[in-house]
Amino acid sequence: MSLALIHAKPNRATIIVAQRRLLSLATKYEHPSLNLWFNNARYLVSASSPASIPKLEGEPEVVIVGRANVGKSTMLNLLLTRNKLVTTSSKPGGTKELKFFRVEITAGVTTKPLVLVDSPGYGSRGRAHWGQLFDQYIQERKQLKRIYICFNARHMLKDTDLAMLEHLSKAANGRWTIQPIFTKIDAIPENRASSHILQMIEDLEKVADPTLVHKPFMTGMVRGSGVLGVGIVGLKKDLARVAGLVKPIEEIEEPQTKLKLDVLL
Ligand SMILES: Nc1nc2c(ncn2[C@@H]2O[C@H](COP(=O)(O)OP(=O)(O)OP(=O)(O)O)[C@@H](O)[C@H]2O)c(=O)[nH]1
Ligand SMILES: [Mg+2]
Repeated sequence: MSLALIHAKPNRATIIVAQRRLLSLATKYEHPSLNLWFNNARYLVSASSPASIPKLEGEPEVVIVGRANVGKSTMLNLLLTRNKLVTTSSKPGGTKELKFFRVEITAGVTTKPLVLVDSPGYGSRGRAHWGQLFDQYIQERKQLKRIYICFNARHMLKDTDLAMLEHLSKAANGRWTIQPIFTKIDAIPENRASSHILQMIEDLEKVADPTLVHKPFMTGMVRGSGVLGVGIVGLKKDLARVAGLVKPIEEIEEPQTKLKLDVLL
């Protein structure tokens, strides 16, 4: 047997163990048998200034926010079931405008539309000048139902994350709820994954109003495959609820409005 093969074996085993761990972390959120389809995803329009924010009234809307490079645009492609509809970048600052997308969600025999909005990343490596655009957007957006705020699980919660969470909570005024997402859970060193995520949840609980901020979702790539897939089904279910598809998925537990530390227990 060649040296290369001897070395290949343990690497592959390590990858498989990591994948199993990751998938088991995600199973609490995933119902693979769910009858849920995301169809006809399309790009609508972008806004780079408050004046260019499109009205798009009449259809429910969600926005994805988070620090630069946290994985917002990558996640949107997964949610829209399209590979390259949303532009992603390995460098922070990839998304430069608010970008509006529309998808039709079918559960059973019912189909409902949902508008999903990608946003430029904030934080030290994000777009400094986008705050005014975003604030204008959330202030006036009657159809905005839920804000998905992404936190990079590799980096824990930063001050900028907590400041954004506080800002969104204060501005909500009953108009939207907030859904945290811990992204890149595959990038946490494996031997510290549980304690690391529990710490993030504790940090979140200290500042989050439990009537407004839901229990966090987690997403990540399946290690070694380069495929982002973990946690996406849970998020799709959540989007279906926001779109108003309650009946066909009523057997699935309602989103928890109370943060809990039982994610990994
Ligand atoms: N390891 C890992 N990498 C990821 C994951 N999701 C996205 N990435 C990578 O992270 C980088 C940034 O992804 P984007 O989706 O462009 O991030 P973004 O939040 O939209 O970034 P900005 O638009 O700059 O704010 C890309 O290289 C992605 O391939 C994940 O779950 N795990
Ligand atoms: Mg982006």
